Amino acid sequence: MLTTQSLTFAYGSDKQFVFPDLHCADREALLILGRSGTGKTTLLHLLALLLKPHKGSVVIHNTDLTQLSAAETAAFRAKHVGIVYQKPHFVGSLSVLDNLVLANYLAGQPQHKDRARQLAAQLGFTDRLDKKPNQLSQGEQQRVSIARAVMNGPSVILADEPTSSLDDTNTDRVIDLLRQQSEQIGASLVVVTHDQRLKDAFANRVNL
Ligand SMILES: Nc1ncnc2c1ncn2[C@@H]1O[C@H](COP(=O)(O)OP(=O)(O)OP(=O)(O)O)[C@@H](O)[C@H]1O
Repeated sequence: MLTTQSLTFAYGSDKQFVFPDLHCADREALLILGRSGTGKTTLLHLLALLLKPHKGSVVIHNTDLTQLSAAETAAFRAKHVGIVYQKPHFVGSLSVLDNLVLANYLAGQPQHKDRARQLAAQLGFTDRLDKKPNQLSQGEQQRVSIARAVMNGPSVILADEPTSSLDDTNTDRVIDLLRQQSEQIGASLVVVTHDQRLKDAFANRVNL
C-alpha cells in the first residue's frame, strides 16, 4: 500500500510543485497522467525518496519514508520498492541474468537465480538470459526491467513512462505484465505517463 499526503517540492526558488494526495492499495493500480513538464518523473522520484520532499509524507508498507535516514531509505527502497525507469539502466558488462540477481544483492538478499529464470519464462525472455542487455530490443529490455523491479517481491512497483517508446502491441503487453506481476506479489502499481493510450486500461487515475 502506498499513500502520500501534502507532498510539495521545488528544484529552485522559481517553480513549486504541489502534488495531489495519492492512495494505492495492495494489488491495485494507479495511473498518473500529465503532459510533459508537469512533474511526473519528479513525483515518481519523491515516491521512491530518490528526491526528498520539502513537505508531506510518503507511506509505503506502513513506513513513512520521509522519517528515515539516507541509509535506511536506501535499504528500504532496495527491498520494498521496484522501479521501472523511463530508460532502462543495466550494467552493460553483466548478462541479463546477472542484472536480475544484482537486484537481490543490492537488497542484501540471497541471489535467487531460480526466481530470475521463472520471471524470464513468464515475461518471455528466457532465450535472452545469457545475452548482454544491449543485445536486446527495447521491448525486451522493458520486460527485463519489469522482472528486475519485482525480483525482491516489493510492496510497490513504480513505472516511469514504461510504454512511451513502444508500439501498441508491446504497450498492451507491458501493461498486462506489470498488472499481472503486481497482482501476483500483492504490490501496489503506480504508473506515471503522458501516454493517453493507457487511459482506458486503468480505473484509478490522477491528472497532474
Ligand atoms: N534537476 C532539475 N533541476 C531543475 N529543474 C528540473 C530538474 N528536473 C526537472 N526539472 C524541471 O521540473 C519540471 C518537471 O520535470 P519532470 O521531469 O518531473 O516532468 P515530467 O512530467 O516527467 O516531464 P516529461 O514527460 O517530459 O518527462 C520541468 O519543468 C523540468 O524542467
